[in-house]
Amino acid sequence: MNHQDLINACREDWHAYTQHEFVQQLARGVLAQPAYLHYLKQDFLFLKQYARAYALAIYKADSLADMRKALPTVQALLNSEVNYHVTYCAKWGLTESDLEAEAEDFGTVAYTRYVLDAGMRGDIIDLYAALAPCAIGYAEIGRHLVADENTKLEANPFLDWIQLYSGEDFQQSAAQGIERLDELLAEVNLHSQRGRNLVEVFRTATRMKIAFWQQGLDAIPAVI
Ligand SMILES: Cc1ncc(C[n+]2csc(CCO)c2C)c(N)n1
Repeated sequence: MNHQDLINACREDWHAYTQHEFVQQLARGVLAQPAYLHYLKQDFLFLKQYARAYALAIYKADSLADMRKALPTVQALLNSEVNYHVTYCAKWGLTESDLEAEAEDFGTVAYTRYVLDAGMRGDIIDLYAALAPCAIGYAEIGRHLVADENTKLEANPFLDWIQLYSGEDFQQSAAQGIERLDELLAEVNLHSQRGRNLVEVFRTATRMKIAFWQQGLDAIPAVI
């Protein structure tokens, strides 16, 4: 099996994740600021947990070669991606202490701790299957948004976000992650018990990613 089998096995959830209302409003440039600020703060907390999960990939690897394969991502996350995020958040008026002081929302805890649990109780393939919706989903969203005529590519306050995820660097790192996952999945039969379990891990992770978007929209104050 490969990563496309995982997506095909949970089409509806995948669609709900990659075409979420949060993403559509962002693409049209109409997303309410409180939703985006909440998302940015939660994404900082997400990135820290994501780095822990990649560190777990080193722990779960069977060989020195596989341990080494996970290291560049841990390094990139801790040294560049978190820093880039902090710098980007400053443009939206959020300081690093605002980010550190933020409490984790339900969707953030649900997704990140689910990944860690799937990885801890399972093996490295379970861990990568739980991480996969992030890189695969964001890369797909980035590509779709730039190709979609409904996306506002001028005077859109979220253009940097769209450019980051549609850009060459992110697309390439996602492609590498997919290649790594496919190497590992090649030894699994989709219709075996193992294959079905991996689909369930991927499906649950995808459902948690939907909740992550939704918590952004839920942060918009109700008009009374
Ligand atoms: C909730 C959430 N999911 C995915 C990304 C995209 N992303 C940014 S850095 C990184 C790690 C590998 O480079 C990934 C997957 C995000 N920012 N927030």
